Amino acid sequence: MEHNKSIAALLSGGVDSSVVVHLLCEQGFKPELFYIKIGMDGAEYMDCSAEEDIELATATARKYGLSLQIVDLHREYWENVAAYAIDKIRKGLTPNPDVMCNKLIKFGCFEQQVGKDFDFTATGHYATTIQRDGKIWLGTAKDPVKDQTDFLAQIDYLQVSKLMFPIGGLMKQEVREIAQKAGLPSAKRKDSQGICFLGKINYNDFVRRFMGEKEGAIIELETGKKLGTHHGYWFHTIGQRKGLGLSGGPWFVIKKDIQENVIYVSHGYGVETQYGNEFRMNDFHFITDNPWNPAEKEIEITFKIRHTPEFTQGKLIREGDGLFSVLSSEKIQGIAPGQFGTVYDTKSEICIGSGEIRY
Ligand SMILES: Nc1ncnc2c1ncn2[C@@H]1O[C@H](COP(=O)(O)OP(=O)(O)OP(=O)(O)O)[C@@H](O)[C@H]1O
Repeated sequence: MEHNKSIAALLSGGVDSSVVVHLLCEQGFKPELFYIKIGMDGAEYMDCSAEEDIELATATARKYGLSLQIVDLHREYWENVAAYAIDKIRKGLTPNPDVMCNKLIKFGCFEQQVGKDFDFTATGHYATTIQRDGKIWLGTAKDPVKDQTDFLAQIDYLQVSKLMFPIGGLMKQEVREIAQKAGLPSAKRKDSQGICFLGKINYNDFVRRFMGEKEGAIIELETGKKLGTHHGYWFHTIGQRKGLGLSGGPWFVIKKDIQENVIYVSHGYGVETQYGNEFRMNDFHFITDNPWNPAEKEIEITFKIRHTPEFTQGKLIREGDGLFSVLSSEKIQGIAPGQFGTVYDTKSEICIGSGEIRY
């Protein structure tokens, strides 16, 4: 790539994005650095790590003689990501704020306000971009444990085609070694939870603030027996095992009745009801393109239903306009409506897109 290309690098104060800066400088680029600020209103939600993040980001910028700007996207975050999360929780769904934060903030508002003036935006996400058939596709990372393509699977073609992921081809351990050798200020830092605030604060406190508490019954699905009480369906998610306060477990949340505020659970061992092998998705989103012949109704794929290193094999089935379902080759546990089904090619090299799992 020519070195006169302008690059905006998103710097968080963590080790990954500072290695991005190091690698770009080594390759002869002179990126402009941006820290995105998403502080919360009110003391109890203040982001205490933001100050430390900004300090480390500033030290990294200074080390490479680059400029660092702080972009305040606090209001945008609340109006988009937090509002989305609360809306889903109220409906009994399990939101994925990381997915929305990438789509709407890092590659949404930031792009509209700042990124638009640059040829590329570079981040420390564990993902790659792949050129195939004259198009750019979102590719999985070398490090399967760190792969973040599931969080990126709602971005669109314009976004993916101007992204650079300089560490996507490295293992986390290699990234740490580079940081240490280069003496980066963030080298010894633990993995951060990232920009997404809802990952940093106590999630239950956040939910309580907007939804309050309301006592309801926990009922055993098979027997209809009341096993205990909970403080509101909004604190629980399908597939959840911890935090139910029941003895004689493991117990899993199988179903929620949001009208009656009832949580249905099942005992862990050998219970068929907690597994499923099919789910449907709303508005399936193709990042780059639909790579399959539209006449084909069933396509072999791999997929994820949550942020895990493993991919599961299955079939993507087209049911109608934008409506797709996934048939899994094996039973999967905890299919939570509101989370995203992320679809990959059979080799799990290209992330094709994703759709919100529906009831
Ligand atoms: N507050 C922020 N301001 C600017 N960019 C950010 C911010 N938070 C995250 N990013 C960008 O998004 C990338 C992925 O963020 P993520 O939340 O996954 O953190 P991470 O993998 O721990 O990375 P890092 O070690 O750089 O913090 C970061 O590497 C960085 O490029």
